[in-house]
Amino acid sequence: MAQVSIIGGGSWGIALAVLLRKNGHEITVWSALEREIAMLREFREHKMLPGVKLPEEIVFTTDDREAVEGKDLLVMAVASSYTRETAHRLSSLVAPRQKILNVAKGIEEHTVMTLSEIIEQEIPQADVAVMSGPSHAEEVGRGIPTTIVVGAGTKATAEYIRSLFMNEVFRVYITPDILGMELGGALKNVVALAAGIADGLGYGDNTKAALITRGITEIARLGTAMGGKFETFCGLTGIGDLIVTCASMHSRNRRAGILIGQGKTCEEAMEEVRMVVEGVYSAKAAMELARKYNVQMPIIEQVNAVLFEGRSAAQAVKELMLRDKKLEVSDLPWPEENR
Ligand SMILES: NC(=O)c1ccc[n+]([C@@H]2O[C@H](COP(=O)([O-])OP(=O)(O)OC[C@H]3O[C@@H](n4cnc5c(N)ncnc54)[C@H](O)[C@@H]3O)[C@@H](O)[C@H]2O)c1
Ligand SMILES: O=P(O)(O)OC[C@H](O)CO
Repeated sequence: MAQVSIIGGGSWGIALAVLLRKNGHEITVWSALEREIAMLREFREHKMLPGVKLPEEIVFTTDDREAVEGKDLLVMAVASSYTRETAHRLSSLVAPRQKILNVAKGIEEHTVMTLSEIIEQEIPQADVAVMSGPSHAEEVGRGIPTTIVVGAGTKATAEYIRSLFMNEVFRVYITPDILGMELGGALKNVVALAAGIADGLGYGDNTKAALITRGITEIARLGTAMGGKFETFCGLTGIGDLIVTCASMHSRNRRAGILIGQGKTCEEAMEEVRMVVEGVYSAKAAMELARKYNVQMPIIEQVNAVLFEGRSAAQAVKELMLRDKKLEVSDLPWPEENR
């Protein structure tokens, strides 16, 4: 039995708290938001996970020391825009080589750093790992079979974290490719906005399949240029997570996209979804990275234009359809070129 703290009381942190408790671990949930902890304590349910009862043994706290000291694992589950501030706040309490598992998805806008890079910068003494994959909290909370990946700096850390989480409904793979995992997890949210926009415009399955397929091509192009492994983008944290986010009614990025496709502004859509829409924050960072690594990302570019430059969603789709004519796979030779 391990002592685990969940840092952040959102739907993902709470679904993981319930899973880990079922696996027999001692769980503390910490949040910087007093109101959030008070609600969880009082109702022992998260509003996004109706019917998922929070076991009595789970401890809820806003006390930093209680959350960090003596824990075998800290699970960072705050929205990505609070990752740095939260890591900074807790840093002095973290012991050398204490394990931290980041489960949020995003890229910091002004630094274009991944979330594990931010945590390592703020808490250099920690042993930082990440978890990502196609895994909506609403389904994990209900015990629906789910597969996920843990990436870590050493195999021993990855295996240890896997041993805490894995059970008959939660299958955990491990990988050393943390960067590929994090880029896949963050960038798929931007493509999911595009998929939602297409749904909001009333387009169909053909358009969705095109966005998913060309979307993962863009993600892998940037991801490999940055040092991620191509195979990672073909796996659960790449195409797997992109499929679930573009197709699921649980996806907040897709839901925000639908509202934008129907004519709402980005701010109105975020307000209506009422949960973190990570793709909006990662979109600018993705564009910045595309420029830095000289990689073409036309879908990401159009999403940015719709979100931040006032381009209409219909015009963005037209621009994608009529851009320069291309080969599907850029370096495949034609037979006549081999003669
Ligand atoms: N919900 C899912 O299904 C799911 C699945 C996999 C990964 N994720 C990722 O996990 C992360 C969290 O997702 P979520 O659904 O739990 O989000 P959420 O919006 O439900 O919760 C985010 C949490 O961040 C913290 N937070 C919010 N405002 C804060 C502030 N001002 N200061 C400090 N902390 C604050 C709170 O504890 C809040 O509950 C996101 O990056 C998301 O992409 C979510
Ligand atoms: O699918 P979304 O848009 O809710 O994003 C949350 C998680 O990344 C799902 O894996």
